[in-house]
Amino acid sequence: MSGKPDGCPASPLEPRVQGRSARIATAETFLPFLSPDRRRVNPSSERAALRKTLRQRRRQLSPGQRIAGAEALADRLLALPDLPATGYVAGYWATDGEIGLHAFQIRLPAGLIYCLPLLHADGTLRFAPWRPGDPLVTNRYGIPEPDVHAEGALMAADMHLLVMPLVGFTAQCQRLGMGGGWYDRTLAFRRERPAPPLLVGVGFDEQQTAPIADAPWDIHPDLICTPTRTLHRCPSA
Ligand SMILES: Nc1nc2c(c(=O)[nH]1)N(C=O)[C@@H](CNc1ccc(C(=O)N[C@@H](CCC(=O)O)C(=O)O)cc1)CN2
Ligand SMILES: Nc1ncnc2c1ncn2[C@@H]1O[C@H](COP(=O)(O)OP(=O)(O)OP(=O)(O)O)[C@@H](O)[C@H]1O
Repeated sequence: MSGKPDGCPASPLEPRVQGRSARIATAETFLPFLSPDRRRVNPSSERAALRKTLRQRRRQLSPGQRIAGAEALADRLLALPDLPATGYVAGYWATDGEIGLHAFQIRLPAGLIYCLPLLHADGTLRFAPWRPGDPLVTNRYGIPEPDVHAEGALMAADMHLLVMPLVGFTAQCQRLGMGGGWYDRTLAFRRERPAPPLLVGVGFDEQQTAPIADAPWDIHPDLICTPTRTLHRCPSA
């Protein structure tokens, strides 16, 4: 892959093990060893505080920054050397000030089919093709999703490229999401397997934060794209 940092594999499509050396021990690290009752107590108060700050910062961006940001992000995503020529691309319906994917969706090459996530009762995401005008329903979080049954929908493993929303990201390609664990549960299989799907976290530059303690379940995107930068996950970082 062009522009890769030294020591990184040539492409995220090559087999590799996700790097973990930057992990810092916190209450989250010991979560699996706590009794089920203790586990219900949310030990991630630091993450919750960080999410609040970053979500507020994201909501404060101006309409001009949002329009320009979505266009620049589309340019960057469409120029990825690993952008597949055909297959399914998972996006999302932007909410709460997330960077928009509309410019990306309308400029997708003809061989790529844009999909939106659906919440499945088993706690993981499914995906369904969606084009402007197709029916939508709102899920439990008030986010629009295609009006199809999650049961018969596509799996994450069927996606060739999976664009992930984020609340925050770090230079090490760590991703902080909304806190529901939806993407981590859905993509747990990527711990054992290389791309596809190629995982690309996207956000505004303003969503970058200092390195965070990894939780054992965190799945790192292969890349992070912002309007101005493409960061590559280095497994040894
Ligand atoms: N646009 C978008 N779609 C997405 C996600 C996302 O982050 N962004 N998800 C990423 O995983 C999944 C939904 N995950 C979510 C997890 C938590 C909350 C949440 O806490 N929302 C409310 C409070 C809870 C509520 O209303 O019940 C909030 O905004 O504070 C929202 C979505 C699937 N679809
Ligand atoms: N692979 C998994 N198996 C079981 N539970 C998980 C898994 N991944 C995440 N979780 C649960 O999800 C919760 C939220 O995880 P986390 O704070 O990392 O969410 P997030 O990545 O910010 O959210 P999202 O992916 O929905 O945007 C965790 O407290 C954990 O209990």
